[in-house]
Amino acid sequence: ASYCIATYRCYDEKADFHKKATGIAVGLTVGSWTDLPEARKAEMEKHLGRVVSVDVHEPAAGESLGERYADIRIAYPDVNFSRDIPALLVTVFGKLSMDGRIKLTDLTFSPSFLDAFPGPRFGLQGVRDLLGVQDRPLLMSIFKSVIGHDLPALREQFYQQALGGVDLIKDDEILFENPLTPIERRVEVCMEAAEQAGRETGQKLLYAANLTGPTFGLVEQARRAIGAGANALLFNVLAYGFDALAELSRHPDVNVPIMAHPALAGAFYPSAYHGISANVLLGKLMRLAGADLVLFPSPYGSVVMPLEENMAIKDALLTTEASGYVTGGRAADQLSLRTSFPVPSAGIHPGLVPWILRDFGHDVVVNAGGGVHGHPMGAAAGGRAFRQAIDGCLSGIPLRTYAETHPELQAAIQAWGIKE
Ligand SMILES: CCCC(=O)/C(O)=C/OP(=O)(O)O
Ligand SMILES: [Mg+2]
Repeated sequence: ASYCIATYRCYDEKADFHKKATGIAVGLTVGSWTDLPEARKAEMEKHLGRVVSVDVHEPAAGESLGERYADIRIAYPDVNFSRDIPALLVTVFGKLSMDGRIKLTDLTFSPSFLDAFPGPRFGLQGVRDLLGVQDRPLLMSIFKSVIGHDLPALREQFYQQALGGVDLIKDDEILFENPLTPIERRVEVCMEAAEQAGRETGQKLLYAANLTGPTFGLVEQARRAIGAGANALLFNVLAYGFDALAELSRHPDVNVPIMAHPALAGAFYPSAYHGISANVLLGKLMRLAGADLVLFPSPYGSVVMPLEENMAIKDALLTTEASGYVTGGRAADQLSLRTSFPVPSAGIHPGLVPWILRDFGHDVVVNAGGGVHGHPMGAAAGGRAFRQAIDGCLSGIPLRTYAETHPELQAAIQAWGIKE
């Protein structure tokens, strides 16, 4: 038999957590068990959820009873659900997500469930290969103030970002189809600007145009964007659902990297008592659904996510070890999925680059909107300041010292400082 495993953290002041675990395993699968006739049990056995483990945490002396919890792992038979993310999520955390203080903290996929997902089409290495950049973190900038701007204005904003030596430029996630800058026209003018800047910087550049509009029209919209020259797409996954991402990433006509934006994630991951952990929401499920790059709030920007959760997302996006629940002698194998680029974001400025490289290493995209456009010497200088910060870190020279011979970085440090 083959199972997917859900891990929950369940808070309750007095529950018998073992009984509760059995109630979940039976209630979310066969419904009832002990009162079934033996003959019926034999038929239903293959559909029965299993309690894998219950680790109870009794509050320490002086700690509130409200902090009494158990980590419960339940195995759900693959035979109960179809090979798609909605089916798995509704099975393991549909009704249960509304039943008290309980959070989904991990998901391990069976080999047969994983086999239904090609995962990222490009992944981290594919994005590097498209750009021809193998030996350093990538740098991305974000349009800022996009709504209400016409094509010439967007083109100029794009060109200035590109001159700064960024590897990728993304739309802001709040830019939707509009009469001033429809996606085909926006892509055309920005790709022209990319070429013009490329003649000066010598760099390739990916432009992630925001893929938006009605769900059933997304593939056609992607075809239009790619036909106009789009070489990457931004997608607000949580507003559409993981299955929309999975359908796009596996569609033969959507043959460009897809960048997952975390918009709405704050409705799921922050609470200790409810929702879905960030490593599942913005890690495993984004990668499984085929995101080539995944944005999430960094540990030190303007929208902060704890470092521990950042590291858990990074591990979920980059791990290639066979891991998880052994079913039928085979561990659930993450090896078949390409890795996805981690993109810690929001409020990032050059003074944070040493921390980003310390925590994420080189397989990271340094991503900034305000930290580029808000540079005292303009957006192109903003990009150059980040490139100088990255180069300084890679050379092992302290940023303040490196800035002495790099004016754009010096100006950025004067504007935003260096996180100590
Ligand atoms: C976590 C998403 C970050 C994002 O969408 C965005 O626009 C960031 O902009 P800055 O905070 O770098 O200005
Ligand atoms: Mg944004």
